Amino acid sequence: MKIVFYGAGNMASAIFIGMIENNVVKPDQIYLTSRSQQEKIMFFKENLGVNVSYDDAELLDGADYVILASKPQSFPDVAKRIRPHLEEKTKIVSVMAGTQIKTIRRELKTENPIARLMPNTNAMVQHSVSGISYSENFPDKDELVELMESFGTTVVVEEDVMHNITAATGSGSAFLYYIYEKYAESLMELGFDEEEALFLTRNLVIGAGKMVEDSELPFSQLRKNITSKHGTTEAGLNALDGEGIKEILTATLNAAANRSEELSQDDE
Ligand SMILES: NC(=O)C1=CN([C@@H]2O[C@H](COP(=O)(O)OP(=O)(O)OC[C@H]3O[C@@H](n4cnc5c(N)ncnc54)[C@H](O)[C@@H]3O)[C@@H](O)[C@H]2O)C=CC1
Ligand SMILES: O=C(O)[C@@H]1CCC=N1
Repeated sequence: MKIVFYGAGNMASAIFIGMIENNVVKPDQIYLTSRSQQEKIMFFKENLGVNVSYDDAELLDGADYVILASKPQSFPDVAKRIRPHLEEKTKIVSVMAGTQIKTIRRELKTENPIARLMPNTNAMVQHSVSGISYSENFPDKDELVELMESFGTTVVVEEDVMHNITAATGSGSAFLYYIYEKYAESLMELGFDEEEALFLTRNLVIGAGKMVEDSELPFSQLRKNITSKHGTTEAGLNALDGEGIKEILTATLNAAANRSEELSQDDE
């Protein structure tokens, strides 16, 4: 199998590191190219044993999969590189937010099978939750799912659901990290120094994550198990509700999903 990544940034590297660590592909089956970050990709070549090339004919010769992993705005340039050398057998998988299958088809001038994948950077630790949608002519869906499940779980969705998946899980970890950042800042306002605040927050998050992983209980029960009647937790939770935590999160997710929709209209 030959898998070629156009783009070797945060998302692509989380995917190929996840795949390699899980032994689903061998490093020499992975080919990387980029526009920037040459030093970074030479680091991957030296440390992981993946291939690196800037020669599109060589990259695309016999490729089973091409992964489109540049920013959506760079896709026209990426498409120019790929178009002249794309072989009929090559399946295209795009992780670009908002870029529609029909746009990829138009820019690459191809009838080849295309899938969209919306992963997240938890792929690096084999915990991405990735949405997948396929073009109608996509063969071997099971093979793609197997590859993509090497770095987490997948849900197959209609393409128009991708906007919501992008918000929920593509961007989702960033929303959680931001909440952790603000939690640590608030601990500093309580009087902890920065080191203490980061230490406490980090261990709290790790512990809560492990509880979610290991316990069969729903989030609500885990919360209730901590909340004494008229106690400290109840007081804190009432403040969270009073500040509109649910409305804040709904607005966050709507803003992200709307941006995905806007990105998809940019290329109409
Ligand atoms: N970072 C994330 O958590 C997620 C990102 N995505 C999607 O993944 C894509 C990449 O995002 P990041 O990895 O965060 O960006 P990044 O900026 O870290 O990486 C972009 C890569 O594209 C390469 N590139 C740009 N122009 C190119 C060209 N003409 N030929 C070859 N390579 C080219 C750059 O050199 C770089 O390696 C975006 O489309 C984004 O929507 C999707 C899900 C999550
Ligand atoms: O921020 C973005 O547009 C990309 C898509 C999902 C996560 N990062």
